[in-house]
Amino acid sequence: MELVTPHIPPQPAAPPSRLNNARVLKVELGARSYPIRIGKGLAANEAAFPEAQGRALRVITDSNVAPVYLAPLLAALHIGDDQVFVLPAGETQKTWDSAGQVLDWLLASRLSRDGCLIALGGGVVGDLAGFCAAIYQRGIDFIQVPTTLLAQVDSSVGGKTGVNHARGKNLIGAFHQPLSVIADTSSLSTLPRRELLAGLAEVIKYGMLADSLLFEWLEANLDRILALESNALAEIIERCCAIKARIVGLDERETGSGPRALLNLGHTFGHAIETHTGYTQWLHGEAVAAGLCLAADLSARHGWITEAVAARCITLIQRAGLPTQPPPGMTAADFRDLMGLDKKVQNGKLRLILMRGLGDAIISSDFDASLLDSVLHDACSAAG
Ligand SMILES: NC(=O)c1ccc[n+]([C@@H]2O[C@H](COP(=O)([O-])OP(=O)(O)OC[C@H]3O[C@@H](n4cnc5c(N)ncnc54)[C@H](O)[C@@H]3O)[C@@H](O)[C@H]2O)c1
Ligand SMILES: O=C(O)C(=O)C[C@@H](O)[C@H](O)[C@H](O)COP(=O)(O)O
Ligand SMILES: [Zn+2]
Repeated sequence: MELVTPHIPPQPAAPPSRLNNARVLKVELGARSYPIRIGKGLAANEAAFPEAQGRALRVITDSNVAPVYLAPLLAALHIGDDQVFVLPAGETQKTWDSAGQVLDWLLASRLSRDGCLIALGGGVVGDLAGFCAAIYQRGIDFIQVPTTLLAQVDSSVGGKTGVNHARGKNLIGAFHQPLSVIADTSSLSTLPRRELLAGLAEVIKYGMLADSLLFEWLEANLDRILALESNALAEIIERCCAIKARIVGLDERETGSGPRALLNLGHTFGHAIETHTGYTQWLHGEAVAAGLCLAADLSARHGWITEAVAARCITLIQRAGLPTQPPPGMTAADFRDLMGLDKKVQNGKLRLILMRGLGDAIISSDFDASLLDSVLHDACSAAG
C-alpha cells in the first residue's frame, strides 16, 4: 500500500490581528500574501478595501446578489453601476462562454492592466471572475467579496479559479491569488437554506480532513449553525479559513505530494456527480457531501478508519440535511468514467483523498480498486 502523507505543521502561535470589528487572517505566500478580513458589514465599509483605493475597478456579480448587496458595495468603493457586469445566477454560468462575455465587456470598458476586478457573490462568481482576472491582458488584480457560506469558508481563499466543461468540473482554469478576501458575515442572513447547507458540507470536510476538534465542535454545535447564530457562523468561517490559509501557504499549486490535494476530500466523487447531472440538479456542496460519505466508506473498508468513525462522518452529514448517497440512476461505471478525468490522475492512475483517522486525510494512489468498485456499486444500488 503506497500512501503519500503530506505533513501539515501545526498552526502558527501568533494570534490573527483585528481591523476594527473585523477578524483578519493572512495567507502567507511571500510577495503574494494577502489578508482575509471577516466581519459584519465589511462589504459596505470603505475601510475594508484599502487594496482597491485609487484603482480603476470593475465589479462582477450575479442576478441574485446584485439587488441586495451591489449598491452598498458601489457606495463603499465610490463607483457607479456602469462598472458592473451581472451574470445570471447559478452553476450553469461557470463556463468558457460566460468568461468570454466578461472578457469582451472588460475590453469594451477599456480596463487597463493596472485595473482591479471585484468578485461579489458565491463561488461561481468568485471562480469565474478570478479566472477572467487571471487571463485578462495576461493577468490583473482581483478582490474576493464572498457572499455565501461556501465561498466564505472555502472558494474565496486559495486562488483556484476556473470554469466547468461538459466533460468535467473545473477542467479549465488557473491559479491566481486575490489581493484580499472580504467576508461580510451579515450577507449570510439572506442565503437560501439549501445554499447554507451546501456550504456546511465543505465545513464538515475540513473537520474530516484536518481538524478532529472542529469535527467534534460541529457535532456539538450543529443546531447553532442551522439557527444562523452569528457567533457560531463566525467561528466556523474563521476556523475553516485558518485551515485553508495554512494549507495553501504550504502548497499553493497543489503539487504532487503536497497537502493541498487533501482539500479535495470527497471531491473526486462529488465532481463526477455534478458532471453527470449536468451542473443543474446538485449543488457543489451537496455533491461533495455524498462524496465525503463515499470516501469515508472506502477508507473504512480498507481498515484505515474504523466503521465507527465512518458512521460519525455520515451521521453528521445526514444531520446537516445533506445527501449521503449518489443520485438515483447513476452507476458505478458512470463514476469510473468521469473520475478518469479528475485532475489528480497521474500517469493514467487515479489518486483519491481518503482518511486514516478523524481529521487525518491521505493521498492514496494505491487504494484497492475492487474495494472502490464495491463501495460505488453498493452506494449506487442503495440510491436506486
Ligand atoms: N475555488 C475554490 O477553491 C472553490 C472551493 C469550493 C467551491 N468552489 C466552487 O464554488 C462554486 C459553488 O459556490 P456557491 O456554493 O457559493 O454557489 P453560487 O455562487 O452559485 O451561489 C449560490 C446561490 O446563492 C446565491 N447567493 C449568493 N450569495 C447570496 C446571499 N448572500 N444571499 C442570497 N443569495 C445568495 C447565488 O446567486 C446563487 O444562486 C462551485 O462552482 C464550486 O466548484 C470553488
Ligand atoms: O482549494 C482547493 O484546493 C480545493 O480543493 C477546495 C475545493 O473545495 C474546491 O471545490 C476546488 O475548486 C476543487 O478544486 P479542483 O482542483 O478539484 O477542481
Ligand atoms: Zn469544494
